[in-house]
Amino acid sequence: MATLTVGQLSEAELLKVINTELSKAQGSVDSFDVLVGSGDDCAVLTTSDGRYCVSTDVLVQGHHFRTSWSSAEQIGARAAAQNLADIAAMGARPSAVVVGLAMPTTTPLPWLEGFTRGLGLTCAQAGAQVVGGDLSGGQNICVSVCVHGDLGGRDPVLRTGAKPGDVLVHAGKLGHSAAGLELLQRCPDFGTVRQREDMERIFWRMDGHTRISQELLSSAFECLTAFRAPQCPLEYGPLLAQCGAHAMMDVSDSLLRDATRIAKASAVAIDIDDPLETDAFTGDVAALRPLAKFLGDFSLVRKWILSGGEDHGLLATLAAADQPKLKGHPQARPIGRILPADGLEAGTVLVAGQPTNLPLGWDHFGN
Ligand SMILES: Nc1ncnc2c1ncn2[C@@H]1O[C@H](COP(=O)(O)OP(=O)(O)OP(=O)(O)O)[C@@H](O)[C@H]1O
Ligand SMILES: Cc1ncc(C[n+]2csc(CCOP(=O)(O)O)c2C)c(N)n1
Ligand SMILES: [Mg+2]
Repeated sequence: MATLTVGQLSEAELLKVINTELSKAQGSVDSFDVLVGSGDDCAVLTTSDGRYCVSTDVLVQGHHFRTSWSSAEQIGARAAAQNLADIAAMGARPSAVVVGLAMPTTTPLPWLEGFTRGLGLTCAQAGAQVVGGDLSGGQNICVSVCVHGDLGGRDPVLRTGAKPGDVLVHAGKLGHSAAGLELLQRCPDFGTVRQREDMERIFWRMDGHTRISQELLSSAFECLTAFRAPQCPLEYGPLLAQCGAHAMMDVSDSLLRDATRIAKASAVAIDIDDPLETDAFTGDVAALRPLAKFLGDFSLVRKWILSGGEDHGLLATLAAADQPKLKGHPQARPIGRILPADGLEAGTVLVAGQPTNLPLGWDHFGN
C-alpha cells in the first residue's frame, strides 16, 4: 500500500496524529508549569517565580537540515535541541514549547509522525512539554519553535556580564556538528547512514586505499549524529548560573563568533586557548582527528572547533574563584580567559594571545 501523504488528510486529522505522537512521547513530563495545554486558542503557563525566559528559532529545509541527510526524528530532535539550548544559556530550565510547522502536501505522513516523536521526546527528556503549535502548507518544510523557561528564582545570565579576570568555560561538544556537516557536504551518501557500520562501505567508495579503522567509524558517526541532532548539556545552564556565571550563551554559529558576541556585549576581550595545544580540548580533538586524517587535512580539527557551529554547548564566563565549584562536572572545562579591552578593541577574540584569520563562523546573510 502506498504511504499516505499529509495532503490526503485534513488539518483536524493531522492534529490527531500529532497529538497521539505527543502523548506517547510526553507521558513522563511533570507538567506543573502548564495550566492549559494544547487544544485551545492559547496554552496557559505559570512559572515558579513569575518570570519567563522566551526564545524562538526557525529551521528551514535546505538551510538547517535536509530530509536526505537526517531522519524525521532527528530533524524534530534538532528543532527542539537548538531551542532548549537557548533557555539553558540563560541559566533556566525549559518548561513549555510551541511549534509552527509548514510543509508541502506531498510530505509523507510517517515523516510528520517521526518529526513529532523526535521533537516530543527531546522536549520530554528536558522536562519540557509541547503545549501547542500551528500547521500550514508550504513549498518547503519550515519549522518555528518557541520555547519558555523558568529561572527558578535565579537571575538570568546575560551576554553582557563578562568581567576581566573571568575564566572562559565551555560545557558540551565543539566542532562535531561542523565535521558532520562537512562529511555530508563532501559525500551526500552519508545521509543514508543509520548505524556506524553503514559508514564503512561509503568510506571505501571514497578511498579504497585507506584502512577504515574503528576510530574513524566512531569519529564519523559521532560527528554525523551531532550534526543531525545536537545534544546540549542542558543541566549545565542552571548549574553554571548557580556557580555564579557572569555571562553565558549557547554556541550556535561558532566558538569564535559567539565569543565575539559576549566580548562585544560585555565590552571586554577574550583569549581562547589553542585547541591543539591545551588539554581542555582533548576530548574534541580525539573525536575529530580520525575524520580530519581521513579527509587528508589535520588543520580541519582546529577549524571545526573554532569556526564550526551548531553543537549548542554552553559558553560561560566565571570568576576564577568560582571555578572550583565546577569540580565533579567534567563537561564544563576552562578554555580561555577574559581580558580588559584596554589597548584592544572591545569584542576582540584572540586565540592563544594572537589574532586569528580563521573564518568567524556561520552568518545566514554574510557568508
Ligand atoms: N527577527 C527578529 N526580530 C526581533 N528580534 C530578533 C529577530 N531575530 C533575532 N532577534 C533577537 O536578536 C538577538 C540576537 O540574536 P541571535 O540570533 O544572536 O540569538 P540566538 O537566538 O541565541 O541565536 P541562535 O538561534 O543562533 O541560538 C536575540 O535576542 C534575538 O531574540
Ligand atoms: C543543509 C544545511 N546546510 C548548512 C548548515 C549549517 N548551518 C546552518 S545554520 C548554522 C548556524 C546556526 O544557525 P541558526 O542561528 O539559524 O540556528 C549552520 C552552521 C546546516 N545546518 N544545514
Ligand atoms: Mg543562542
